[in-house]
Amino acid sequence: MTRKMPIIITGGGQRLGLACAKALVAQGYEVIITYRREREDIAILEGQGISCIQADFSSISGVDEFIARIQGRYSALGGIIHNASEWESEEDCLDTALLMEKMWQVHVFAPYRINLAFEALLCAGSEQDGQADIIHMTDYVAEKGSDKHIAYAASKAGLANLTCSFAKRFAPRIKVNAIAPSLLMFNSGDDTEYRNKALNKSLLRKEPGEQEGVLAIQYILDSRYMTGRTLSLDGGRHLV
Ligand SMILES: NC(=O)C1=CN([C@@H]2O[C@H](COP(=O)(O)OP(=O)(O)OC[C@H]3O[C@@H](n4cnc5c(N)ncnc54)[C@H](OP(=O)(O)O)[C@@H]3O)[C@@H](O)[C@H]2O)C=CC1
Ligand SMILES: Nc1nc2c(c(=O)[nH]1)N=C([C@H](O)[C@@H](O)CO)CN2
Repeated sequence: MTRKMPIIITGGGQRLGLACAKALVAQGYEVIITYRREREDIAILEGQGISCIQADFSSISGVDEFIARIQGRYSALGGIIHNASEWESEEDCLDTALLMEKMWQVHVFAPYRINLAFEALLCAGSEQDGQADIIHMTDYVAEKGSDKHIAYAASKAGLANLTCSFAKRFAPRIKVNAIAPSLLMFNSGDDTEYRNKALNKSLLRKEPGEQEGVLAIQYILDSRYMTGRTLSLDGGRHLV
């Protein structure tokens, strides 16, 4: 059953968020994306029927401005996918206090503040569609830690914990789940040595690409009975 209520994807200007937006629009969903940096593709996406909202979640006011814009424009939502993220390490960091604050702000405070603010909109959407969804994009390292992305991993662990709390708070009208990839797609700056090292961390030794994440999101949206859970997309890394 195609859901009629709009789905928000944060950080939808590129990579997984953009692939997910295009896949859902192709299936007839109404899709809203947030983007932070201006880009030429935004006009093209608007022409494809994707509503694009500029939002920077790096400050409390930025999050609250986004919330007010959605609340002023929509009376119901079918879901929100918290995909916006910065992957920064301690290696090239001059101020670890700022790094931890930045990671916590985008991966924990923004989803927390937005979920609380959108409860009524999501419940209204659930009335129309029979259910509503919150999906948190976490990370394999939320459970295992990371020696090079300590603040990032800790913040993703915070986001993973929000999955449990909001699943309990919003049931039964809103499902709340997470997706924890280990590797979906490399970045253009990743050299061969880094890529080979990363590929060898999993049993399947492949870079699955963003469609692996799109599949997981589709499963959760179609599920009628999953909440408070995490889909792990890690190629068997946990067994290496
Ligand atoms: N790629 C991978 O292999 C893996 C990804 N993940 C997780 O999956 C999700 C998707 O990954 P990927 O597609 O690589 O993500 P990206 O690194 O491409 O980031 C997605 C978007 O987040 C936006 N963003 C970053 N900071 C902010 C902010 N302060 N306010 C608003 N928007 C912000 C960026 O917007 P803009 O470009 O407009 O500035 C960017 O387009 C992420 O949550 C990631 O942590 C987890 C494990 C592996
Ligand atoms: N916001 C992002 N988070 C993560 C990214 C990314 O590109 N953006 N990439 C990874 C890596 O794939 C890592 O898992 C292995 O190289 C992790 N998180």
